[in-house]
Amino acid sequence: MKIALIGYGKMGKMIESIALDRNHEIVLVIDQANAQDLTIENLQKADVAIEFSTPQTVLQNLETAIKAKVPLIVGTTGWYGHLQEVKDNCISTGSTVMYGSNFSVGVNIFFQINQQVAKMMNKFSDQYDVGMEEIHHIHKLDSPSGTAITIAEDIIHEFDHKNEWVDVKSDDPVTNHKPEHLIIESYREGEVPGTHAVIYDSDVDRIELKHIAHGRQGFALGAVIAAEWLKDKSGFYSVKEMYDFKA
Ligand SMILES: NC(=O)C1=CN([C@@H]2O[C@H](COP(=O)(O)OP(=O)(O)OC[C@H]3O[C@@H](n4cnc5c(N)ncnc54)[C@H](OP(=O)(O)O)[C@@H]3O)[C@@H](O)[C@H]2O)C=CC1
Ligand SMILES: O=C(O)C1=N[C@H](C(=O)O)C[C@H](O)C1
Repeated sequence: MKIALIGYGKMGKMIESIALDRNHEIVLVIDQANAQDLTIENLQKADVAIEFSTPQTVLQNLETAIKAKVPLIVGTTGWYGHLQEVKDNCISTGSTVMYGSNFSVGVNIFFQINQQVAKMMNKFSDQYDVGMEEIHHIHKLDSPSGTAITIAEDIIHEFDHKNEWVDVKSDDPVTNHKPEHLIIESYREGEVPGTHAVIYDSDVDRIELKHIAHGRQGFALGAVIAAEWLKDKSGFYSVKEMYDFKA
């Protein structure tokens, strides 16, 4: 499979290495320095494009890839306020896009567990409050993480007492906390690849669900597997549609 890499930072480089190991070919690499080379003509040399750039550049890159009609995997986070317009653009032009806040199999299992537990805990919401924590490296540009947003939205969908997530930076005091707010505490520490926790707390006990990434390999492998899955499809997909955990 011929792959175009859009964004050649920590993730782009790891995706390149995994893609080559799986006998794919990298036919285009776009970074800030050669961003002008992201043209429809260049993109059409690839079977699939994989985008891990920045929250500031992703929308422009998405638009170009949609015009080129090259199936696109989008791993970049921090743009989900524009999700519906990107989806409409993709569908109306007959293009192919898969987005995901996290491509690793472990986090996608965690997403499923989180939904099941939230459904169970909703029956005991008079006793338990729910909160979240996410920890990432100090270079991360967005907060809360895309993964934390996915987890929070899944909880809000199941847990009647929460209707909105609120990001709290670790160095800010938690103010104006309303009971219907799901607080996400975001920590930025050293080179942490990505840790997410959901905490249910009552007067008598505490239940914690936690996913700790040991590195970026799981995210990168998931993105390459997603590209293999998406190559011959058309439409707009979430990574959750690729992982099928039903027995
Ligand atoms: N969905 C998932 O599974 C995962 C998602 N992510 C997300 O992926 C994104 C990238 O993460 P990461 O690789 O760690 O970040 P990096 O900062 O290491 O890499 C981003 C790269 O994008 C480049 N860039 C800047 N402008 C453009 C442009 N116009 N077109 C193409 N590339 C450009 C940057 O170049 P320069 O350095 O020159 O500015 C940099 O090399 C983040 O949003 C992160 O949250 C991360 C891990 C997993
Ligand atoms: O920026 C990162 O590093 C990561 N970003 C993604 C996110 O925002 O959820 C996925 C992973 O947590 C690493």
